Amino acid sequence: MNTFPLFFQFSGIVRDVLLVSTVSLFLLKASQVLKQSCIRSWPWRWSYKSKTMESDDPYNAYKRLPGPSSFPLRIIGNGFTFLNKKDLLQKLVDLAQKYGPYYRLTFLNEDYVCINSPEGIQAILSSNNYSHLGHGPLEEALFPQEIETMAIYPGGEKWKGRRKMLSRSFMYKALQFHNPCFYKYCERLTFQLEKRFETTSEGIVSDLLMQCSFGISSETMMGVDLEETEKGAGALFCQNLELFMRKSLQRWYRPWQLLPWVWHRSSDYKESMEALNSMIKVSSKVLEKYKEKMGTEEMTDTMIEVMVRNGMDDRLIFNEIGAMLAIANDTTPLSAENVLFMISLHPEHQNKCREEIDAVYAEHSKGKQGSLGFEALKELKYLERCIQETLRINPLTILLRRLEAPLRINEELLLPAGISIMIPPNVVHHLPQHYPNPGKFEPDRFLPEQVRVRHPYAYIPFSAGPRNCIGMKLAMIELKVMLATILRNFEVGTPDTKEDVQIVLEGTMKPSKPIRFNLTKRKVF
Ligand code: HEM
Repeated sequence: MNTFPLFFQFSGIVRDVLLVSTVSLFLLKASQVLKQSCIRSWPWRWSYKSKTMESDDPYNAYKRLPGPSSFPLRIIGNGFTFLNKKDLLQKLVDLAQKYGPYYRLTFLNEDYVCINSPEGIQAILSSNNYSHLGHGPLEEALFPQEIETMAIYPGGEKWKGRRKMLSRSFMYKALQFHNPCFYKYCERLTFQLEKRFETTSEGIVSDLLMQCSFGISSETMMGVDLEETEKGAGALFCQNLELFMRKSLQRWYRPWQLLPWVWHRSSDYKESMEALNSMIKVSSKVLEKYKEKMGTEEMTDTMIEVMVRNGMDDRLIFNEIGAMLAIANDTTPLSAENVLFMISLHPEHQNKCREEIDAVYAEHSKGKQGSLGFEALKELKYLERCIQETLRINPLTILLRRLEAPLRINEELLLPAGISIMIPPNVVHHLPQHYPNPGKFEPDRFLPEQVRVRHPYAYIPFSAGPRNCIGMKLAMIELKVMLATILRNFEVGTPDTKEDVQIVLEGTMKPSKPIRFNLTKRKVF
């Protein structure tokens, strides 16, 4: 049979995708061959000063920065280094070992400087200059274009105004108002975990952590329990959000989907739009209810309330809430799972946490199941150190910035406008000069006397400076309440080893498959 005419029956999009894939595969192979022949093993090189400067060009030091050789086409550049999501983190560590605190990369037509020293990180993250606050083309392209939100504004007055407005909702006082809701969702979590581990001793918990965290975040932001608006609405919203984000972020590994005309014709786009519309429907109902209630109830600085009060229109309100929920959903439950894994691998730390939790409950809730106030939560110091140490070993994001104005890193190094900056926190979090024996889980690294002598920018799980994580307080409170509830009710173990759990970068750095746990119910004192 002659298959040639059949080829022309393919729709345009299938043909385009085939073409792009074939060319990509060919370029991938060619770059691997080139890379193998070009990159030699370099020793640690933490100084570029030794090279003599040839002219008084202010960007001389920048131009002399080392870096891996790249594919001649700038659109590809070093892109293939990052295409395999499975060993990406290790690659970043290896590159830092070879090229030192500052090195250069190119991909998607953009020049990057990767910064791995706390001093360099401080120079960029602490800058108040609006021209240093944007995230750059990669992050902007990956974030769904349908959603306009503060999190992707490139800095400037618009970002500052929105950030100032929304910060109110994340202050201690505003969060405190929602204290009962934290425990309501944690009670549901305990019940679900009891049910799941009633007949089996081994299972996953990531889905239940996500539901719990989603409940807390959505109620603290929208002021309503979605489950009470319509049965199943909360779980459906959470599912749709997860699908929408997964489809958007997968484009990192399918760069052709970053081309709008390819993306808008794909079935992934269609599915993500269906999920988005379903979420908009639910949040419109919530907004309607909220507007009815306004003026009749006490002001609580809930996010939705702050935005309505400031006259934002419904579309923008949905965008901000959707983006916040997406970020919260992709970070807090993941961190809770990571902490559980760490203290399962290190039962001595789990026991210390549990002793502390039992003591704090005994003092503040008279030994009953009840809830702890925010002040009592502050006494969970050992648990807090375990969370901090977990976030050191497993930070969740890579930080990106684009320079719209030059940035001075130190006396020698001036970075020009028009380049991007990449900061992989996992590298700085493992520098032995700041964290001796960096692979070891040692919560006492976060004792106040140890923190005091460390460079403040050697620990950046929530980023730092004017554009740090707005939800940091909420996340830490949520993590403490969720973990205290679990450890109070269950002994936690895991059949997985550190080697079994492969971390991949998919928006955030997450295990390639959910971690397995063994939960045994314990008698609550
Ligand atoms: C353990 C949990 C969390 C971690 C590790 C985390 C980490 C981060 C990091 C590293 C950034 C900075 C990104 C950058 O500079 O490019 C960030 C920004 C942000 N985070 Fe979080 N986050 C967490 C939880 C949350 C929660 C619960 C919320 C909201 C409820 C939230 C909302 C945001 C927003 C809106 C931004 C952007 C801020 C801006 O552009 O001004 N995060 N987060």
